[in-house]
Amino acid sequence: MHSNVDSLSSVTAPDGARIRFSARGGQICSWVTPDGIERLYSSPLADLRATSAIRGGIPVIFPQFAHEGPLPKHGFARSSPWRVSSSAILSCGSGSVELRLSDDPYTRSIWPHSFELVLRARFKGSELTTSLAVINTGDHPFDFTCALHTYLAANAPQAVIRGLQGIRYLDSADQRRRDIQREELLRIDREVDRFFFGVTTPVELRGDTLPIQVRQESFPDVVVWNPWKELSRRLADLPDEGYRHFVCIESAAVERPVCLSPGDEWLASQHLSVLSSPLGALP
Ligand SMILES: O=P(O)(O)OC[C@H]1O[C@@H](O)[C@H](O)[C@@H](O)[C@@H]1O
Repeated sequence: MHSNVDSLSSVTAPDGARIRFSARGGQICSWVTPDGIERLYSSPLADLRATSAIRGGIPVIFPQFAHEGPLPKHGFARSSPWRVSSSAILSCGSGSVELRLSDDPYTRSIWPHSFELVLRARFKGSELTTSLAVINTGDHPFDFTCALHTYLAANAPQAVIRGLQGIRYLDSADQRRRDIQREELLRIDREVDRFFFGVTTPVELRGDTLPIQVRQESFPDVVVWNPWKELSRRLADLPDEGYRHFVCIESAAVERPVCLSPGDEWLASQHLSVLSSPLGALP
């Protein structure tokens, strides 16, 4: 099922954990824990040789999230050619990879700013940390929104998300309705496209396999997305039943654009951990 990512570059840690990544998009496409289980979804219809975005893994969304501004949807970073600046095994036994993207005539034709993005992924055992640094290399300030658009492998119709109760959200699948998450568990039983604002505690994806905890630093928001049946059929790079196999939990900065002064750097990260046992019973 994940054979289309097998041709990508990979790093394997001494404990057997492995990631595969693509320089296009600066994208982690596969994360396998030492037990041999793939933790990220990657669409079997994703075209790894085209110049469009790769459906699956962890696309980098920059400098605009979705249609939250005048630029093309989700910006250009996810379809741009990044360069691999390092790929190594660290002395602590973690695997690591670092990719960079800088402005060029194409990015400046869409968004007239000078910048550098640095994506770093570090993994070992049942943990993967991905960080995104944005550096303003120009001489005037700029604003951006962004996300790590993580496709977590899951049996979506059985999945629930815990940790969002009481948090304000905008429902992008329901006329941008604003509300507060009232239920303890967000169920994935229809199209879900919610932007949760001001998330400061970990979120947990649970289902019929071990839970995955998503913890973030400096990303203020979390977006939960699953296209469900109809939208899946309309997405050419996703099988009709593709929606059944993932839930996106995206660490994001959406509600308030980040403003970065010349020479400044903004750094945020997402930590994924496969938990070895459920944290308490589901109601
Ligand atoms: O099909 P795309 O461009 O990869 O976008 C996928 C989804 O990405 C999510 O982050 C957005 O909230 C959704 O609105 C969007 O549909």
